[in-house]
Amino acid sequence: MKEIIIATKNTGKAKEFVQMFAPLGYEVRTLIDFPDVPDVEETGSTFEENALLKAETISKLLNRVVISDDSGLVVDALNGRPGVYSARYAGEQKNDQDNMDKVLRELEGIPSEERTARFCCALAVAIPNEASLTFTGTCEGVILEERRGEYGFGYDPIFYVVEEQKAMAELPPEIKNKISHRANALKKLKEQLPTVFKEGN
Ligand SMILES: O=c1nc[nH]c2c1ncn2[C@H]1C[C@H](O)[C@@H](COP(=O)(O)OP(=O)(O)OP(=O)(O)O)O1
Ligand SMILES: [Mg+2]
Repeated sequence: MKEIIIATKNTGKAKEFVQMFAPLGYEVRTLIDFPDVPDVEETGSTFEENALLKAETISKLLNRVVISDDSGLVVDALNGRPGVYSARYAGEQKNDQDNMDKVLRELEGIPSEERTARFCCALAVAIPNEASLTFTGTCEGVILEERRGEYGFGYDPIFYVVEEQKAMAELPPEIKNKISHRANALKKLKEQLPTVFKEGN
């Protein structure tokens, strides 16, 4: 079976990549399988910069094609926060519950029409001795006043997807993996690299 390395230590993302690459006949390996690989510092000011940092660092280290994902939640009423700081919004412990509590607290008293937000995803593909590529995707929504649903990870329980009339965490993976920011970025990647990532290839 073909193998693709995704440079992530996030188990929620890892699961989604396993699900999304399975129809393409790829077995996904993540940094969870390479425990000796060090953390890459996310010093960029955009999702794309951080995705490139992660993919290129790990690709050089392993001398393999590597895909990375840098993603997060952008809330309009918070001037775009948590943005690139999404993972550590409530502190270095990277705790999803604390992060959601912080966003809900900051939005207290703000009416639903002003609670617009989007999930953003940048995927970077680093190829040894070739130029890297990036692909972006978004998913629009509204921040709820309390958590709903058990699926997914991260900020999914407080993110309402208007078209589905459900919180992201109420959508089973087969739906989330069609409409998410990550799915939308991956669609572009597959279009650009048809010979590499094509169903049945
Ligand atoms: O589909 C999603 N549903 C809910 N929340 C999400 C999603 N996608 C990203 N997020 C949130 C989680 C985390 O707070 C941040 C990602 O931060 P980000 O630096 O890209 O990932 P990370 O540090 O957890 O793992 P890694 O860098 O090893 O890939 O955005
Ligand atoms: Mg990270």
